[in-house]
Amino acid sequence: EITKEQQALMKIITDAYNRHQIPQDVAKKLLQDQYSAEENFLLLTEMATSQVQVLVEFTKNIPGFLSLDREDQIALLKGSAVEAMFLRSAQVFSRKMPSGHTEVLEERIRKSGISEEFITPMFNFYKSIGELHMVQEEQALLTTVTILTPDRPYVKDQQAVERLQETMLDVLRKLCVLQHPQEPQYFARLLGRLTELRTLSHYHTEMLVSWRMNDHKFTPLLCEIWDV
Ligand SMILES: CC(C)c1onc(-c2c(Cl)cccc2Cl)c1COc1ccc(-c2ccc3c(C(=O)O)c[nH]c3c2)cc1
Repeated sequence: EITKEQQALMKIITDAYNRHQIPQDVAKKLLQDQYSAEENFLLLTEMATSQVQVLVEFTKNIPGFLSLDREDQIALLKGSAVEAMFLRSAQVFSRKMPSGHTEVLEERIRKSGISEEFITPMFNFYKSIGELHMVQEEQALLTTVTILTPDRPYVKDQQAVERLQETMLDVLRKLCVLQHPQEPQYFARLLGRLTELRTLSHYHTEMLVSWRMNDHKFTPLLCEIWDV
């Protein structure tokens, strides 16, 4: 049974998740009409940079996050940024954005210098997330659980992160039972997506290397968070 304080926790996280979104004027840039690989890469870089800023603001609203060691906060953000952005961009594909962002985003990702070997698993992931039909509370909590992964590189106090993550996992588990009573395995399926995210994160590191080799430039914020 979800307790009162778990209800309150879920509301704080979901409100923060909905409040911190890419500004519409930035998202609208996806719809402009240049479609060269260069133009697509530049637009996606702008989206990712904006998304990282949004992610940092969202993370500050996770109860307990700001009480963690300052360096561990940075390590968690650096370690989870790509995975959080896969989850957030997955919404664009599963939410079927009204203003046609879905097709445009897909087109730009497919034509931005990412090799086919990464495109296939990436869009399989987007499809598998779409099939889950997550409610917004589940999306917000799943992103929170991803950010609070204790075994990211350079995290010193893993216990402290583990305690926070377990609190969020407990709420998410109860929410899944409530939202999907006819599917007892739903929570396990959600956690399975986190494993898929780790694999995508490894692919992403290789994507960055190949972009770098083709002399693609990133923004200072992305260089900072991705050590490129
Ligand atoms: C540096 C660039 C080239 C890069 O490197 N790896 C990835 C990358 C890729 Cl290509 C896929 C997954 C994750 C990453 Cl980091 C990227 C692009 O990252 C993105 C792209 C797109 C959004 C994105 C778009 C629209 C919306 C939206 C709306 O329309 O309302 C709401 N939220 C949105 C978010 C986020 C991040």
